[in-house]
Amino acid sequence: MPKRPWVGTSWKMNKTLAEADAFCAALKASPLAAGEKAQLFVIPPFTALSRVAESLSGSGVVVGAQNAHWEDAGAWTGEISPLQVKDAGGRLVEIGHSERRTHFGETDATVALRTAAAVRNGLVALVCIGDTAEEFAGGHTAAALKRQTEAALSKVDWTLPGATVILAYEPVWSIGEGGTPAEPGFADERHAEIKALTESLLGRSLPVLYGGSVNPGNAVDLATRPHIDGLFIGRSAWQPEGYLGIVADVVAALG
Ligand SMILES: O=C(COP(=O)(O)O)[C@@H](O)CO
Repeated sequence: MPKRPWVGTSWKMNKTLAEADAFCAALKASPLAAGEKAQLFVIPPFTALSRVAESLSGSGVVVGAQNAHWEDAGAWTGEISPLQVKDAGGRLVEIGHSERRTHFGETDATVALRTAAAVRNGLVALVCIGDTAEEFAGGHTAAALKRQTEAALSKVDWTLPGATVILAYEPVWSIGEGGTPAEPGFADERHAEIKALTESLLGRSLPVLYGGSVNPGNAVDLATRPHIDGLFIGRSAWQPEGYLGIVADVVAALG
């Protein structure tokens, strides 16, 4: 049976409400949104979360938040809680993106707390892990990914019904302007290692998506690799045509 990949995008700090509306309108006009051959997901900025969730309600597209706190409520200025994400219509929380780790003090410890809280609230936890350029250059990629994966999963209550964690391998050196996308074979090997680690920790392997300069030129080669369970896309998917074009290519290649 052909795999049904998760293919999604985070808009990061982009899009007004009007731009969000236009993106959602284009998505809803595509048969790909129903998700028969791929699970689409969209992660808008907090300002557009409820608007996008309402617009895409019933479309088959999963809507998520770019972060969420480990408490359900409290004096945490500037944060939003997983309870509020769910209340706004979100079904997924992205956690631990390298931009959060680099610029906003996110640590393995806070990633663990946030992941557990997302699962506790019945949300899909999409946890980003990735080696820095220094770790890659020093041959420390495997150790870095092991450390991050073990930490992220360490506080999850796996007895909760439907507990769902998806990992996203995003080499820090591959993300954003100037990033070098990972060679698909290299990425697939890292995914195999990560999945084997989750199997040893949990008794089952978790899905692992690839992110980091995914584009129309590499998306199919990445998505058709045996250990790559989907794609997590930034710039190439910030316009609906680009996002839907990559989804169409991937589902066509997977059959
Ligand atoms: O950061 C990501 C990839 O961004 P690109 O612009 O595709 O390099 C990933 O988390 C999706 O936002």
